[in-house]
Amino acid sequence: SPGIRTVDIEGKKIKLQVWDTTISTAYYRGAMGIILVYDIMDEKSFENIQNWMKSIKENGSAGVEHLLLGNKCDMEAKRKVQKEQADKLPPEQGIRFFETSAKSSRNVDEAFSSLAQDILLKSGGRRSGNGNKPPSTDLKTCDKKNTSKCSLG
Ligand SMILES: Nc1nc2c(ncn2[C@@H]2O[C@H](COP(=O)(O)OP(=O)(O)OP(=O)(O)O)[C@@H](O)[C@H]2O)c(=O)[nH]1
Repeated sequence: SPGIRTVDIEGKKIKLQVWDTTISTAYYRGAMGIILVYDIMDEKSFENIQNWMKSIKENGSAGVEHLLLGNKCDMEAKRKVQKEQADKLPPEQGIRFFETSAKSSRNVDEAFSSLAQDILLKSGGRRSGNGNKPPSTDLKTCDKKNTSKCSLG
């Protein structure tokens, strides 16, 4: 949901201003990060993501960080979009992917932190290290191993 979100990165508090909007160039112009969200129970929402990615690319989003989220991962029993389908999307600018649940909060902090970190890195931020993104195998997603953490409350 929209509003201010604060994440802590290496001891620094980073404030994120978050808008929740149906995507349009007017809204994301000037943004430092774009979060694309689909619903793992809704194949159509996943198909739409591919159009959004294309549209964002065409509208010149060089320098903008992207994050792809498959939301509602607490609804494993009704899953229609497999995690592998998202993994197979064209690796545009190395877009990061998480499966999240706004309901259980699964991976929500992780997703925002990762986006904030990428923005910091790209903007020549103060983060120490070699400037490389960690390998995607570090990403936590709601696979079979941890569905217990995504169960309905
Ligand atoms: N089970 C489950 N339900 C969720 C989750 N996230 C959102 N919902 C539900 O999905 C519905 C839509 O949520 P919204 O946050 O309004 O989604 P939206 O895509 O912003 O919808 P619009 O405001 O119409 O654009 C609500 O009933 C939420 O409670 C989740 O992670 N798990």
